[in-house]
Amino acid sequence: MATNGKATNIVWHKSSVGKLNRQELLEQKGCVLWITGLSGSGKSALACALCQALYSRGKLTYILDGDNIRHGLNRDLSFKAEDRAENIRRIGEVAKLFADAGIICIASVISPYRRDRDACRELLPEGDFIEVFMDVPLQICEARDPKGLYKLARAGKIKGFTGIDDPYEPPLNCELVLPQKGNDCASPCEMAETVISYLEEKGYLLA
Ligand SMILES: Nc1ncnc2c1ncn2[C@@H]1O[C@H](COP(=O)(O)OS(=O)(=O)O)[C@@H](OP(=O)(O)O)[C@H]1O
Ligand SMILES: Nc1ncnc2c1ncn2[C@@H]1O[C@H](COP(=O)(O)OP(=O)(O)O)[C@@H](O)[C@H]1O
Repeated sequence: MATNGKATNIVWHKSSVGKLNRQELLEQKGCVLWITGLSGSGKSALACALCQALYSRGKLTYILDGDNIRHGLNRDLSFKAEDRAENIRRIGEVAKLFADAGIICIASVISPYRRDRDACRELLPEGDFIEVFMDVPLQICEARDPKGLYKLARAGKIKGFTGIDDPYEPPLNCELVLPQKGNDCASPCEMAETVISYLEEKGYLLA
């Protein structure tokens, strides 16, 4: 297998147990649910509701939450553009591994740049990267402000805050936009059911 990295003389090792075997065992298909949107748009709430609802149906998920990953794997990264890109690249690669394990991997990250999200999509087989856009206006996110970060950003105490003085590029062609039209007040649990219907329709929940 080719590599774009710096290491040379490396050879891909295959195991006798493959993705199909793992999927059969788990009665589900591995995939990545990529939840993108502004801070405060409800990414984490949806991720948790999804995890809970799928767990109740006997389905295995794992959440990669931007805030949490920045406490460990990505603790060396800031919020400047190239570090956000590296943050998303690493999370995309980890998500790919989880999907290969047969797990429904839920990434909830701002992922503000279209190019970085598209690069993550390219890592996965067709259909297995399911982009979910939390289409919540900045005014609503700012009014929620559960961590008080918008207030700090407006006061100039946080520089380069997404939506205030750093860009967010909404998806152009994503699989799901939430909340759905005409259902602006949908709860995270209701939105989770919309996502689960999509997974069922596309054959990701095998039994
Ligand atoms: N400058 C700046 N811009 C945006 N967000 C900031 C910033 N500084 C700290 N935070 C907090 O970090 C959380 C976002 O981390 P992510 O890894 O998802 O961001 S990114 O995808 O790399 O843009 C984000 O969490 P969520 O509110 O859950 O989205 C914020 O709490
Ligand atoms: N569908 C929703 N309707 C109303 N409030 C919500 C909804 N989803 C999340 N919230 C609230 O909005 C705030 C931000 O949600 P959170 O999931 O932390 O967003 P994010 O992960 O995108 O920053 C929280 O206080 C949460 O309780």
